[in-house]
Amino acid sequence: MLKICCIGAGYVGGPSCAVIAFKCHDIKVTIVDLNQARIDAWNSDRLPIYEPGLDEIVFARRGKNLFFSTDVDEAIREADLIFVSVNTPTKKSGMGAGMAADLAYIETATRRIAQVATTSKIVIEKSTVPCRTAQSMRTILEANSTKGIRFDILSNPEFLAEGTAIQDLFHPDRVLMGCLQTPEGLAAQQKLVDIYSRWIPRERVITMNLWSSELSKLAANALLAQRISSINALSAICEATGADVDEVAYACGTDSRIGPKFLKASVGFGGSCFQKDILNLVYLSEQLFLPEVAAYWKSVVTMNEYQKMRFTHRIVRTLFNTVTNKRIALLGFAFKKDTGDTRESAAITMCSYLIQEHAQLAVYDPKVPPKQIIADLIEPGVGTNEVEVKKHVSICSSAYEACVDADAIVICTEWDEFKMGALDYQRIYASMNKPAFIFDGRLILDAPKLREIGFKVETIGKST
Ligand SMILES: NC(=O)C1=CN([C@@H]2O[C@H](COP(=O)(O)OP(=O)(O)OC[C@H]3O[C@@H](n4cnc5c(N)ncnc54)[C@H](O)[C@@H]3O)[C@@H](O)[C@H]2O)C=CC1
Ligand SMILES: O=C(O)[C@H]1O[C@H](OP(=O)(O)OP(=O)(O)OC[C@H]2O[C@@H](n3ccc(=O)[nH]c3=O)[C@H](O)[C@@H]2O)[C@H](O)[C@@H](O)[C@@H]1O
Repeated sequence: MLKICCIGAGYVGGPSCAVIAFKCHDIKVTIVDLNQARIDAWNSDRLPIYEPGLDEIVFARRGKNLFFSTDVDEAIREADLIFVSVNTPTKKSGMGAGMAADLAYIETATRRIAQVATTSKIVIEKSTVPCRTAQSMRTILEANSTKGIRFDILSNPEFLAEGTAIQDLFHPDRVLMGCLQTPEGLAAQQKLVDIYSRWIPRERVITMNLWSSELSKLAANALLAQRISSINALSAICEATGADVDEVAYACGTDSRIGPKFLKASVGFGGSCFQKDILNLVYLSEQLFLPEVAAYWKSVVTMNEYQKMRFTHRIVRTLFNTVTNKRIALLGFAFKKDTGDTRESAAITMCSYLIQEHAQLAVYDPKVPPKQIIADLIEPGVGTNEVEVKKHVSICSSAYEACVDADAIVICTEWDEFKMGALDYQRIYASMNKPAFIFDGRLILDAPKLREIGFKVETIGKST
């Protein structure tokens, strides 16, 4: 029986390897992590991450050919293929702080493989890493493989998006793989191609050299984020001119060379990867003495920060230039709908700005646990401390509760349950202070209908 080990039971390692187990009953998949609580949750009825369709897949295969464990060494020892899916966050200190990827977790996992392996392994770089990381992994593995065993390294970046992870893993646009173009490298790659080809059409499994594969992952995220920053930059022009950003996106998106996706203006992109991966690319460009290239990509992140600030300023300005002690219902805290993930969520920055303006925030999100919201707001660097958060933030258990006595509602996440048919906005209006304002940061509401009810509506990318 072929055995796969996945190091890192996070948003990528968990779903991606659970899907391999689901699609290939004859492969034993063991997902390991150092974090005991996370592994306990994977082994419980309440999985550590919320992702539509994930429960069914895990519950169908867990204990059969899918296992979750903290016994990293044993899983490495018995595996033929090892996915490295550990986190690669932005470095917080030292060289490249605030930009470069922190590769400490990759290195620790790689060294562990080198130390405990007693048979040859195919090591697959699944985490998003700077270009040429596979070379460092190979150097570490080879320097430690004194036991006459060989390690082949593949790059196999992941393109799933949270909220649609299972759909993306079942029907990916493509699966990307890179290897050293040697007979051994190509043979190792073929083994991985054979696994994915069980459910993905062969023409969608793309192979190339290692460095192209590594860079393609950073490039894809940078290009996607760049589209969002572009439409958000246009949203500012729309608000000032009377143009409508939805109409502009539609007009541009119908050009088949541009395409309609990823042109939704918003309060700014969030998520653990876009900003991190662009900054990673900026750092790489700087290291390669390409300052113009670095500045170009950096502007995508600068525009995103500007968008969050710009929308918050619009809120304060519209509420007669003061939000002191005004109750503001913040609907949605996750970085996008259908996930409980809050990493780099635009809501965090907006809450921080509003707390500094002394607003009283009533926050509701259907999937983010209250203690996560508080933890995010007191995280160093966010700009607000525990005392301020306790004084200014209350967490609510429904949108209706958040809106009672509120002066304004701010839509931060595009959850379906905030849409017009799903919430009774007449009831909400009746429970609010007047004038009652709604700030739609996600373009999900019907402004004319809300105005009929009596709301004062401000929408991103539209003038009032
Ligand atoms: N979250 C996403 O949607 C996507 C993430 N990625 C990339 O995938 C990688 C992983 O991301 P996430 O799954 O979101 O991170 P995560 O933080 O959710 O999970 C990483 C896990 O690795 C574990 N870990 C770290 N070092 C370890 C070690 N030495 N041994 C065992 N376990 C260890 C951590 O405890 C953690 O549970 C990152 O490089 C990210 O950029 C790529 C595509 C999508
Ligand atoms: O490397 C990663 O981590 C992943 O990053 C993104 O996936 P993800 O961050 O999970 O979610 P997206 O759907 O890309 O949304 C990212 C952010 O952009 C925002 N967004 C997205 C699309 C859009 O048109 N407008 C917009 O503001 C979303 O609300 C969200 O805050 C990419 O889409 C994945 O392909 C990639 O694998």
